[in-house]
Amino acid sequence: MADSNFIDYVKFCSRSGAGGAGSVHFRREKHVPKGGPDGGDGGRGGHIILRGNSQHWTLLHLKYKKHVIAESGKGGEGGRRTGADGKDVILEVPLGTVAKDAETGEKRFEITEDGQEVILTPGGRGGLGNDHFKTATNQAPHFAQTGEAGIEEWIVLELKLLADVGLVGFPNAGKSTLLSSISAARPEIGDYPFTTLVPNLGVVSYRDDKSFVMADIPGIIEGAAEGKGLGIRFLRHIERNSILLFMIPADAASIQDQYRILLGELEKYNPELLDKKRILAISKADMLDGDLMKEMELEVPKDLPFVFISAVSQFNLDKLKDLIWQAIHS
Ligand SMILES: Nc1nc2c(ncn2[C@@H]2O[C@H](COP(=O)(O)OP(=O)(O)OP(=O)(O)O)[C@@H](O)[C@H]2O)c(=O)[nH]1
Ligand SMILES: [Mg+2]
Repeated sequence: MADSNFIDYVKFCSRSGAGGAGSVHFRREKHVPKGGPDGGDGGRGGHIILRGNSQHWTLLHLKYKKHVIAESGKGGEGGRRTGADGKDVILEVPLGTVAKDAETGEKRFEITEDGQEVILTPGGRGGLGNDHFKTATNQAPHFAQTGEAGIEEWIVLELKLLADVGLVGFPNAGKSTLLSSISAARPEIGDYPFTTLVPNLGVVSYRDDKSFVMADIPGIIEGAAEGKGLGIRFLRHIERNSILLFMIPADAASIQDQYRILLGELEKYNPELLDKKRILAISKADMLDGDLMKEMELEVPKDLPFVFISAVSQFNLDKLKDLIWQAIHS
């Protein structure tokens, strides 16, 4: 499968470095038989950090990383020398990556910008050296702090696609065919339901060097919200899309019914999805003649802009792009 490299979920154990121990050390100089304490502080343990990288589109590069471990800080030394910090581990992730606590499922943060860095698992603080524990009499304390322990935790990263327009339709509606005909994406196409098992993204060029990103997701059927078919877990990928392109094939038994079912499943998943702008494309229009098209037009829901298209004969694809562009930018 061309798109089997699409990884939108990874789970790993993230372990930050422990802080280095503070040093217990006493100044030794000629003629100063009993120097004061001069033990330096321990270094900070390495953080595990996520950094947004707009050149990454998947989490594939993290798929086999089961343990991510940062170095511990070095111990402090005499002469008030602070130990070196443990090296941070920086994981580059695509924009739209959500970090969650794997045990509770609780969301920590989301990476949305190129170069954005967020500490996922902070390294332990370094311990203070005995230099900090001097007494007035300069009596040497034989005491320094140990470094703070590192943290070990299980983390889930999930990727939400950042597309301008998300395709919503029953299996076999022609979603992948459309994406492949107007972008360089090459999703698998088949005359059977659920050909698409993972989302695909494509960049669609529009007039004068403009472009927008379209997401093709697996088909949705009635009962998807209850787990039928591939379920609705892929709908999380369109939560961030700015508009939704509904696709219903011209040979659907009832356009109204399919539209209603799709809306219903979206609403059950997340009612806010219904606040997004919608466009309707009646696909496979190459199967219709002019008269049939006129007849069908009466059947089309009236609460959204619609267009007949055919990815196979390239019919009305420019008109569709115009509608999409207008919806994205108004
Ligand atoms: N006649 C005609 N057939 C089309 C057109 N677009 C797609 N098809 C056919 O419809 C079938 C399904 O196409 P896909 O693009 O795989 O449909 P999909 O919506 O991505 O399906 P799932 O991935 O299963 O959800 C294939 O046999 C396509 O060749 C079209 O414009 N005209
Ligand atoms: Mg498909």
